[in-house]
Amino acid sequence: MTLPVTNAAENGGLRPDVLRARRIVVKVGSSSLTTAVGGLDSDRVDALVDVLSRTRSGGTEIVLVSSGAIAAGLAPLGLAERPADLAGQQAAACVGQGLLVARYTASFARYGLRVGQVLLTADDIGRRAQYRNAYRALTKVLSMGAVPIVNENDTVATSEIRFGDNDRLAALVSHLVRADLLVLLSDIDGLYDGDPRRPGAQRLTDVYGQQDLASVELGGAGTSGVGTGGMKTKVEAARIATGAGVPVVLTAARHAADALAGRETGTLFHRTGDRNSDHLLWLEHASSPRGTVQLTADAVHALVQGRGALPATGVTRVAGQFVAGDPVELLDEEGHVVARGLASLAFQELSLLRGRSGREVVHQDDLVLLPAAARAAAALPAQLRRAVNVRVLPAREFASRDAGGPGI
Ligand SMILES: Nc1ncnc2c1ncn2[C@@H]1O[C@H](COP(=O)(O)OP(=O)(O)O)[C@@H](O)[C@H]1O
Ligand SMILES: N[C@@H](CCC(=O)OP(=O)(O)O)C(=O)O
Repeated sequence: MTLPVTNAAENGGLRPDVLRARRIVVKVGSSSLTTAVGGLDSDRVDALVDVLSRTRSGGTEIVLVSSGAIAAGLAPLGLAERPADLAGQQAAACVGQGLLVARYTASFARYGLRVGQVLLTADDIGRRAQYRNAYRALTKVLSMGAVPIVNENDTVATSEIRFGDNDRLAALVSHLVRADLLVLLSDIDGLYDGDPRRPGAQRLTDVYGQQDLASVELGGAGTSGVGTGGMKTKVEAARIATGAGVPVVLTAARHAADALAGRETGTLFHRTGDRNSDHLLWLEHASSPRGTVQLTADAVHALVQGRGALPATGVTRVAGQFVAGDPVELLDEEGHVVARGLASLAFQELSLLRGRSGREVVHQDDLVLLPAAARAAAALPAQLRRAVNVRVLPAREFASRDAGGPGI
């Protein structure tokens, strides 16, 4: 698929993707909200809110995804640094989140704007009903003129149900609210071809796809001590968003005004795909399977070819504990994961019906194919692949999605 590429150089230095945007998700990292000695920096919060409020007053809707709960909770709890353990991080987030939103509430009030707190876990947008609810609530808040402030629900986000980082959360929220643009604000003014502290490191102004990233070195978080994912999670977030049709600007928080005005600051990741089906993006990028369902060779074949629903007759083994609607992994006869899907039946029911009932196990609309199946799918003629809407994921992607540390 060839997508029209928009280039700022042909538009008087302004980025058309940004100028066109009527709904923007802005994500700000902890390192851009805290002082050098830790704790929330009111001046930096106010400076960001100045820019966002002006954009909102100009008629563009803003959803703010803000990190900073853990950082804001450190000083009040007498902690000198970010706790290493999950419980410690959750305690800090629990204290800090209230302070963070209180600070935003006061800051936006200077412009007569209201804010609304939205705390999400991956589970909240993984199920179709919750996904729709989250969409409805967020768009309602926007239509009433308020600014939703989103963060991960850190105190309940165990490793099973967490997004993992707010960069990825912001990419999924962009898709959820059907944003026209995602702006990632950090302490660094864009993506560099290597460690930005290295003399001679060059900033990339435009990224058109994975090929532009082949020789880029992606490092971890900066020296602030409060950032988490570093450039890896931002580039991953950009890949998720652009693949779903949302362009991404990555720049420093101090350049937020330029970025939102469409001026050429930071790095623009051009969109590489079109908006795809709502909950499938979550299945691809954030779901944690609750069980496994092993299939016969025939069932795998039918799956890859997109031949309708998957019946229980094609199931040989079931493991785990899941209820209808939970994400499960579908395995081939050798135990390779061939797909992820949302189970139509609960574990107990499927265990009884496997091998002998035509009842649907996973609906075709609730399914994404993973590398093993993708290899088989890739062998299908392109025309057939399009006809059955087979979604092929690169192997690298599945591996990176499953790599997660213990912290928030
Ligand atoms: N190739 C790169 N280009 C830009 N920054 C990089 C790169 N590799 C690593 N980094 C580091 O990533 C940091 C930003 O990530 P992080 O500290 O997690 O910020 P945030 O709190 O905004 O999420 C930068 O300060 C920079 O030191
Ligand atoms: N949810 C956590 C932030 C997690 C995170 O991704 O932080 P950051 O790398 O600063 O964007 C918090 O509010 O502290």
